[in-house]
Amino acid sequence: RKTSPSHAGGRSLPPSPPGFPLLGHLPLLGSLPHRALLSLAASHGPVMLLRLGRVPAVVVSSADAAREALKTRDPAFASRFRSRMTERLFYGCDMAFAPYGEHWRRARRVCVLHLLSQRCVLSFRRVREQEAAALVGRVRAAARDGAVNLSDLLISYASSVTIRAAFGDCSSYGLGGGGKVRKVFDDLEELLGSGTLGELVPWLAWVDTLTGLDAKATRTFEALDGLLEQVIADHRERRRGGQRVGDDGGQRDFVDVLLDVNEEEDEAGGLWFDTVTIKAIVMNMFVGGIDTTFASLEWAMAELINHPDEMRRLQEEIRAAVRDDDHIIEDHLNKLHYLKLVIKETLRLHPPAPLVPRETVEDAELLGYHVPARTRILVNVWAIGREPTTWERAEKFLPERFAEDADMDQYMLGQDFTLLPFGAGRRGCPGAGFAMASVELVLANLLYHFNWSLPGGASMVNMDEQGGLAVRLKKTLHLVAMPWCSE
Ligand code: HEM
Repeated sequence: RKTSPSHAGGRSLPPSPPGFPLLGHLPLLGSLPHRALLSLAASHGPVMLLRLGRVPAVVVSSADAAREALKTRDPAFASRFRSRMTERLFYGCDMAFAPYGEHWRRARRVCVLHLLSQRCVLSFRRVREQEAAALVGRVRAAARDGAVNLSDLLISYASSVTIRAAFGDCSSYGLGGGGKVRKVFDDLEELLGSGTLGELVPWLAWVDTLTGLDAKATRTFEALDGLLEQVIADHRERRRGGQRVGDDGGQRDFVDVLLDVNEEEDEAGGLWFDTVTIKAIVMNMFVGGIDTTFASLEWAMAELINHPDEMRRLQEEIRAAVRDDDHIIEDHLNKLHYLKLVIKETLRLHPPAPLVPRETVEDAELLGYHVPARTRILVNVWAIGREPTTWERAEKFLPERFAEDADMDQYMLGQDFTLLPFGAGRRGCPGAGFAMASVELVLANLLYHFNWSLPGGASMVNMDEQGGLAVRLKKTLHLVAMPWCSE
């Protein structure tokens, strides 16, 4: 099928595949849009224009186009579209889905400086070490009864680290055991991953009511809002009593830091960082941090099972570095170079957020095409990580390919446009350091303490994907864990 030429005021819009009446290109996307969009890009080029119902969207599918959008013309591509769902779930005043402007700038500054800076990430080191040790204990216990449901244990680890970083001691909120709260988080991820059809195709809005999406959104919002209100009220109560978390050398959590910032800003005049904004930002941390971290861990373990030589090499590296210690702590991680290669290769092949969402702030140009203001942008980082012109044997899991990289962490900072799991530019992920600290520590622990295999003599994990806010393995990862001891 041929690309249709299109023009806007004499300037060329990007090429566009033929679509359907009213629905536009929506029916072409399927349940894994990053894959469908790669196929479309193969015929229509690295910058193409789609219509999602009534909404125009430009898809960016090459490193060159991504560099131009996220670096050269970053300010013009730095907004996001707030869907009705994000508006509803995040009080219309969060940071991650905020349009480019003053509110986003202030909230981002607080996140980058006070919540997710290198120093802050380091301050949560004990939380990560305790949760990693607890995970090892849970695997050991579960392994006595046969194959371990590793997916469940990993999601529980990722949630616990993020919730403890956000709330501090959360034993009184019943968050430890998963159960009800886990269900609320699952619903939240599902709601954000699904999007509302009515927004793209207004005459189909009734479908959202019929499928129960609207009711689920209300239920989920009320449950999370109630929890956040309670946590903030308890923090305020403690502060009124003259007791601040951290006064005794203990951990200062996100809510405390945000309340501090709130008070500081107040004294300088002008209340802009109110309770609702605090709730919205904490929600962003949960949504941005939990499933992405979990998905990275799950993909890494699945790839290692499918690549036993790489698994063995990594275990040898870890066991040689740790030697006589019982537990791996963060000091050990600096010695684990191959671990970093494995994680980087995992994120190249399986970026948890395969389509980075942006919106143009103003009229812009991209590879010579005109992109009008307020056009949705989807950067297909999954496709960019597999570009055959950049990556030799692009489909293969080869951690070695990064062995000679001079600056291993460039991709975490969004400075390598061939590898963009964390996006790039002014909207790039501020949580990359937080996430990688959690991922490295847990992988090192799991591979140090256990030898892993598939149950029933199977040799390969099925790598089918499950779409959603973060793309994860479709099938739950059940593995046999054989405890390893150094003697
Ligand atoms: C492996 C784990 C993670 C991956 C792959 C990931 C990926 C991403 C990506 C692709 C973006 C969009 C970047 C862009 O527009 O250029 C993003 C934004 C964001 N991420 Fe992450 N992320 C991860 C972990 C985290 C963690 C742990 C947190 C916080 C605790 C976090 C918080 C955020 C926030 C707040 C934004 C919005 C930034 C803005 O709009 O200014 N992320 N992330």
